[in-house]
Amino acid sequence: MSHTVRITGITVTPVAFRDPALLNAVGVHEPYALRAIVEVTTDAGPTGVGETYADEEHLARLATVSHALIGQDVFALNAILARTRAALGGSTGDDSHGLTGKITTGGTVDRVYSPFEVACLDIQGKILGRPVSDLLGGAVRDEVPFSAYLFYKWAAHPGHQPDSWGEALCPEQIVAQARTMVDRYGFTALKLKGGVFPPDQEADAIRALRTAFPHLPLRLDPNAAWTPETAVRIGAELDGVLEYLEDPTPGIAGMAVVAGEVPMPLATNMCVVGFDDVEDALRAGAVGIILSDHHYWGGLHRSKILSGICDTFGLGLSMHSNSHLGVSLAAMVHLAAATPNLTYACDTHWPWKDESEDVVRPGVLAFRNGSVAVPSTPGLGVELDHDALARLHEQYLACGLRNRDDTGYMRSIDPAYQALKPRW
Ligand SMILES: O=C([O-])C(=O)C[C@H](O)[C@@H](O)C(=O)[O-]
Ligand SMILES: [Mg+2]
Repeated sequence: MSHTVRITGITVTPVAFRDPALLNAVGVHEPYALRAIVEVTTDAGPTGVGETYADEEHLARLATVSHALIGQDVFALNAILARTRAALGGSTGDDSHGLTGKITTGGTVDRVYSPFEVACLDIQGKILGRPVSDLLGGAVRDEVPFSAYLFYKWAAHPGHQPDSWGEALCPEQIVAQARTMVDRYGFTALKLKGGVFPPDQEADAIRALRTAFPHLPLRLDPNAAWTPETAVRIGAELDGVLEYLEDPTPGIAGMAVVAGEVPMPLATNMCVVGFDDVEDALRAGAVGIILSDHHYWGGLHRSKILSGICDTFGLGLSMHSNSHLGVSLAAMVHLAAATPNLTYACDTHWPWKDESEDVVRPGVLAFRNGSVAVPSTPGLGVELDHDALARLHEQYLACGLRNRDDTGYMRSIDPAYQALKPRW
């Protein structure tokens, strides 16, 4: 006789953690990154945790859905997804965050559902005494490789103290940043966030990385800042240098033009960001690799549906990241471990976070040789530190930021700045 495990309460806590002045195609990261921590309690005792965006409208949607999920069985994920969809209704709005393309109604449901699904899987694992990777089909690797995520950056936010990373505005400084990342974390792949400087300068930085790290796979992500013509030209120049070129140009049609002309595969986390986009991208031959991200693909099980689609249609699969804390990292590691065709090193913004700022207790998620060992304890394997959660929530209240706005922040520093897509 099986017993239901009912949700008795859900708490959503927005938090803020310090973030360096990282430059991208639409501006610069603000001094704090925002996240929301979702805690789910049950009548059986075990609790679960999820992590997601904390933009204001997203928080409002999380609150709406939290009420609708009280009383649900944590093993009834199909019912929880249906309830999420029903609670949000037809007019879900545009739940966008960061540089991840146009969001459809289905995409908004997937974003809001994700942290609840992860928290329920955490609880399921604790009840069954099994790690979350086992609930996803079982780990096929003991550790998950990540890529160094290199950013052009200022030495400091205007008016703030410099951070420990220093300035990175030219190829030599990008190589130095990569060296620090590789020395500290052991990363075995390098990704440069581009779309910041004219494309030839960014191609020079990639060539400098190739010289300094002859054996590491390299990726460049201009976040749709280039025209198809520019992308074709730079793509041809970087033949044999890049493992993949990520979102060089906006939209499926533009990506298809570039894909037909450049020698390396194109990857995306901008023109295929939900199940609605897959068919058009496949028919157009626009991408060779999709970057999954459980935060907007609807949690861990739905990310595995994406992996099945990629497997079926011969597409590669990698993993995208935004600024995140330890709950997200744990979920990413379990998912990647249980996804056989996720063969590229995953993205993570982890090194950009101050080590002293997290909501999970330290020790479990350590990087060794660029990889994180898959937790083998029940659930996600991470434990919330409620004092740290309270501190980062206070920081959220005090910092005054309520939405991610890289462009608005850049304009507050340079009023003439415009986020052009494409720019070059
Ligand atoms: O791969 C990507 O496109 C990203 O990671 C998007 C993010 O918004 C990144 O550009 C950032 O944090 O500035
Ligand atoms: Mg990208």
